[in-house]
Amino acid sequence: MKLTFFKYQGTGNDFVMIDNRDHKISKNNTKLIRHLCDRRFGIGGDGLICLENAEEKEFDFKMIYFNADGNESSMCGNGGRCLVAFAKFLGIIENSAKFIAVDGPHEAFIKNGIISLKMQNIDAVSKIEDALYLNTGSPHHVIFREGIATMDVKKEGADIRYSDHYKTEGTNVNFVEPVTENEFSVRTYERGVEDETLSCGTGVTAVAIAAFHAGKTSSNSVDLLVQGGKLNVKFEEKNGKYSEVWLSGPAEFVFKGEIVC
Ligand SMILES: N[C@@H](CCC[C@H](N)C(=O)O)C(=O)O
Repeated sequence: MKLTFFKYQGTGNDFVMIDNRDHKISKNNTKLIRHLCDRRFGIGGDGLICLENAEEKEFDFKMIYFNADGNESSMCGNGGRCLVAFAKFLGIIENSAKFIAVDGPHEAFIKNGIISLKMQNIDAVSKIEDALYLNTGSPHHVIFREGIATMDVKKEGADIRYSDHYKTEGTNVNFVEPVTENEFSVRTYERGVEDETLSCGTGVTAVAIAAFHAGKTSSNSVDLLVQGGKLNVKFEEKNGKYSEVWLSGPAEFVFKGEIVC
């Protein structure tokens, strides 16, 4: 089969996008999805996203997200923002969207080239030894430490991801260092890519909330400096619960192509 694909990236977190409204790709075809994400034998990407029609009329489309290992996974924040840009390109939406993903409904809007995505509420942040753990649509372990620029994220991230504590489901791991009162540097090891990625949307969302929760910032608008650029997270907090969580940043078309598979 000849498959038309689109490539998008959001602060360097890159995705193969498929308009799958005609169901040309089966979500059980792990081998094909892994092949398409392969940077040497395929197109290359941290993940693959299928845009499909939503069953419910209230949504503009449905997001199905796969990690580079070919398995369907939990929510991808940067992927969701890229999918909104793709839906605009396809003429499905103009500058705002309501879509359904694996973790529930999402709203999004586009303004001055920046795509903002509303994330799910976060009701719990737990402490695990010297780190914090929270689920922002995907599971995230957040550790504050010095010298993240020179650390081996792949090795240290994998040690935590495969530790006894997380071994069944795994986790994404974020290493964080404060830059100013409301600005943090972040490097993320992603489950399902099993390596460092240049940015992780659900990861920086977790970092912003963990930083507030731990008293490392008193601001509810936090900038996150990732390997591939800059993202912003805004939220409201009441009694340790977080709502109105918005992830914002660029999401760009890279190229379009055809692959025989
Ligand atoms: N890159 C993503 C996170 C994707 C999901 C993650 N790899 C997992 O399986 O938990 C993002 O931008 O949020």
